[in-house]
Formats: sequence, structure tokens, C-alpha cells
Amino acid sequence: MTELVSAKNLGMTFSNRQVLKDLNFKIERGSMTSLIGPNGVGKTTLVRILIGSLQPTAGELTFSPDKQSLNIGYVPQFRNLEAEYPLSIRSFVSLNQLTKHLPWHTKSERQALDKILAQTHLTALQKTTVGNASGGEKQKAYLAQALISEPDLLILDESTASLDIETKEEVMALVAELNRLHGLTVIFVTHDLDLARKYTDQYLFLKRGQYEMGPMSQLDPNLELD
Ligand SMILES: Nc1ncnc2c1ncn2[C@@H]1O[C@H](COP(=O)(O)OP(=O)(O)OP(=O)(O)O)[C@@H](O)[C@H]1O
Repeated sequence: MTELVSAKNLGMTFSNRQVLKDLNFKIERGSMTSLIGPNGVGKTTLVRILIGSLQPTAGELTFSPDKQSLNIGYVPQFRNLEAEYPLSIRSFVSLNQLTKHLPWHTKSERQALDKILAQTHLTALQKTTVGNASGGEKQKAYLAQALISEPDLLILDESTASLDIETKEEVMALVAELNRLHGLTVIFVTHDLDLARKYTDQYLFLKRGQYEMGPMSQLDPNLELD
């Protein structure tokens, strides 16, 4: 496997509070990594550094082949859109498509949209308004919206947290399928160790001032996070 992201001595200090210290890790292309750790340890801070919305105060992140050509998709925490939200699932997913200067979609964009809707099992639901979709369908729509720009790396930030267990499993099974079929690289930020164990192959465990990374099989079976 080739390396996609590499952190060298990465650190983040806010005012005088050090949140991340001397992080060194590599994310390989095609891997599925759970980012775990107790509340307030710095998981979201690390995600913000990864997606480029925050500059680290120490060390560096390197991206392969380079930061400009690496496309990162981000699925935020589940947000329950209002029932009145007017867009259909199809239109909602296409909001992230590239050619924003045209008021209509090109043929290739329509084809890409059809493909993502099929991959996320939303084809039959594409005319449903997002506001009327179930929690799991909404979350799949967010996932499809992140996938439409063909990311090299997909970050799921507690994306399943407020869903019921069956829906969580459905979303994660879908992500795992995309990983298996298309080599999608995934970072799953979660407090749910059962899901992490079941669907991802390695973990990055942030502890206060320290961290641990390894294959999922080596994660302490008795670990409790909060
Ligand atoms: N912009 C900021 N300025 C100052 N402190 C910040 C800022 N962003 C985050 N912090 C602090 O950094 C620490 C880590 O926060 P972060 O949100 O990264 O933790 P987390 O592991 O994602 O927590 P949770 O699991 O509760 O979401 C917290 O103490 C938080 O208050």
C-alpha cells in the first residue's frame, strides 16, 4: 500500500493549552482507520488540521502526491435537516458537483450522479425530499454528497453518532463496501468501539499528551473511552 497522509511531530497548542503533541503516523491508501479517544482529547482538532481548516503549531502533515491534488471528502456529525427542507435527495447530492458555473448538469455529471446514487443505494429514493427521508437515508445522502467529488480520503466525523444501531451498521457497511470495491481510504472518528472494531482495520487512539496506533486486533478488548 502507498502512503496518503503522513504526520511528523505534529502538535497543536491553543493559547497556552497543548492539545496535540508529537504525533507521528501514516495513513495508507485504501486503509480504514478509526480515530478514537476520550472527549476533548483533540480528535476534531486533528480532523480540522487534516482538512486544512486549522494550521498545526508544530510539525507537519505531508500528503501524497501533494496537498493540492489530494481530494478530501468530509461527512460531518449527523444533522437532522428540517422536514421542510425542499431539495430532493438527487439535487442535494449534486450540490457538491464540480461545475458550479453552469445552471444545469453536464452529461458526465449526470452519469457520475447516477453512479453515486446507485453505490449508496439511493437510486429508488432520489426524488424523495431530504426533509422527508429517514435518518439513515439522510446520512447516506450526506455520504453520497461527499463521495460525488471522488475523494481520495473520506473523513466520517462521528457521522453515525445519533443514528440507531441498525442504521449505523447500514452506513458503515456501505462505507466498508466502497473501501473494498474502490479502495476508498477512510478515517472514522468515533466513540463507538464496536463499530470501529467491526468496520475498520486500524486505530489511532489519542490519549492526553500521548497516542497509540495499531491494527484493530491489538486494541485493548476492555477499553472504555468515557
Ligand atoms: N479554536 C480553539 N481554541 C481554543 N481551544 C480549542 C479550540 N478548538 C478546540 N479547542 C480545545 O481543544 C481541546 C480538544 O478539542 P476537540 O474538539 O478537538 O476534542 P475531541 O476529541 O474532538 O472531543 P469530542 O470527543 O468531545 O468531540 C478541547 O479542550 C477544546 O476546548
